[in-house]
Amino acid sequence: MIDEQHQWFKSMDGADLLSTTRSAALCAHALLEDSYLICPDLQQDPRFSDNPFVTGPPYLRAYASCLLKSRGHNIGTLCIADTTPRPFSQADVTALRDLTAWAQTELLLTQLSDAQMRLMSELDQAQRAAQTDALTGLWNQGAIQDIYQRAFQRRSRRRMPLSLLMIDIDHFKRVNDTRGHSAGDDVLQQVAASIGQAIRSQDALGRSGGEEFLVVIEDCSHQQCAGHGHTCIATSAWPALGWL
Ligand SMILES: Nc1nc2c(ncn2[C@@H]2O[C@H](COP(=O)(O)OP(=O)(O)OP(=O)(O)O)[C@@H](O)[C@H]2O)c(=O)[nH]1
Repeated sequence: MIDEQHQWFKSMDGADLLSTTRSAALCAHALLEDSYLICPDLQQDPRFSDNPFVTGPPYLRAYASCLLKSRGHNIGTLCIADTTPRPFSQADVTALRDLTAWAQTELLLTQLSDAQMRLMSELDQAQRAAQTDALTGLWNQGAIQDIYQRAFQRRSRRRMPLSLLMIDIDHFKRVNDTRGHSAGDDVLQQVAASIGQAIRSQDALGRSGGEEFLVVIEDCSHQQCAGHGHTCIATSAWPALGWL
């Protein structure tokens, strides 16, 4: 691969190099070609005869390379080099082109998979946003109903207890009317947080309406569930709402 100043060896066999300057890169010349570059004897070619890899170790003599493109740009080459001069047959060139096409496809697949990962993460975020209540961060009405329906189907199969807590803030409208809408929002957030603290981590809590909450509780006896309900109501944040 080649950038403005360097040539980077991403994969190599028979030599051990990490990078060179671009000015010393044989492949920099290949980038100026349309498709491939063949040089049976580097010493005889004025483009390469004073190249440090030709005049010094490893004293390269023969070179062939094919362009690697990405999104329409020449980004590097797949190349072979030899320390003895040698001709390249049409079969050699075809093999080099095939290998390059293969490498290019692999590059493309990597890019696709990056793009797919990005898309998946965007979808994930969009899906989460579509299932979440923006004010409280709880499951929204559609999501909590979906969770309940799935739990109900599981319960039918496994014959495990399933309970629902429906929690409604009485006279909530008064908060909005007397303290304003944003105070009402604060109350909803406090109540959501209080209920969240009172239930188990495996229970699902959603906002099923303006001032209504739904908790889906699986694998818990109805008596225990009633206990959870009382804890929700008695939980510490509620006294702060005593002025309701
Ligand atoms: N601040 C705020 N208010 C909301 C939101 N969503 C719904 N409301 C308000 O919640 C109030 C609900 O009113 P009601 O259904 O009469 O409920 P209530 O006053 O608690 O009456 P009861 O349930 O019968 O005790 C309405 O005034 C809605 O405008 C919200 O996201 N934020």
